[in-house]
Amino acid sequence: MLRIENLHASVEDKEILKGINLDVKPGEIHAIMGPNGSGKSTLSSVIAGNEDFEVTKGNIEFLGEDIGELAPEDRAHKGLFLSFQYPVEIPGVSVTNFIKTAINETRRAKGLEDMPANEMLKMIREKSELLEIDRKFLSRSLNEGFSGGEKKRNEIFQMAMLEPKLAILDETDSGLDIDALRIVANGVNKLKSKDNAVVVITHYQRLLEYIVPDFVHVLLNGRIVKSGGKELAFELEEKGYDWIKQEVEV
Ligand SMILES: Nc1ncnc2c1ncn2[C@@H]1O[C@H](COP(=O)(O)OP(=O)(O)OP(=O)(O)O)[C@@H](O)[C@H]1O
Repeated sequence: MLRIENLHASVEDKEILKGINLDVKPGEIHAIMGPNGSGKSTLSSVIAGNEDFEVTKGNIEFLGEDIGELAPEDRAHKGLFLSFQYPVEIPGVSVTNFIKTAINETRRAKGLEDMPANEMLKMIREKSELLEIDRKFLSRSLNEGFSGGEKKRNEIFQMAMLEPKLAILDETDSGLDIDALRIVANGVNKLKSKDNAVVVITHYQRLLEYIVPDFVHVLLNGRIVKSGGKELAFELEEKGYDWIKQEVEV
């Protein structure tokens, strides 16, 4: 589904990603962990197509297609979802109206007609019930005055409605409290299927107690230096990153 090969990326002529390889298949959950400044958020920005970063080498394939030259919205239309994609505050535009627009834009990009209003309402009802989202929340202005937990709820609701093939959740510096952790984890677990995949970028081993990854990757200085199963996350929690740094240096 997602294949990243020898990806190098720079910002302001400083190389941050130095040869990333990653292969994500349908039905899998991958976690990416690593110390501060190792390049985790840069990796998610580059996959999303953020133009602040320059890809200098390597490629990103999504659903068999090289997406390296595609604009962020075109990547989204193909079924890629990034958790920080829409963090903007839009006074006067409700959570519901925003999501309706996003869904219909994706449909138009595929040559489909807008989703009929009754179908949209049914979907909103189903997904908000599944995620235990209060209806009042859906009529609030997008992100305006949202607490951290509400922003998370909104993100997960967007993810549920857009039904992406691949969701990349960057939770590195979102200051998740225990409730927000649960919101993210429950959302992911309820929406998971054999046809979609999730990449969670996190510092929190705790999150991975709720979202059980199939693979854990350690990003260090712009490279994935170690991959393993879920037990690797426990090992990192216990021992930190120094032992991996030593292994890499040897
Ligand atoms: N827009 C930018 N301009 C300059 N340097 C940047 C920019 N974005 C990221 N960097 C640098 O790239 C390196 C990697 O940053 P990145 O945010 O990807 O790390 P991270 O692993 O997500 O860190 P954290 O765990 O602290 O969130 C850091 O040294 C950072 O200062």
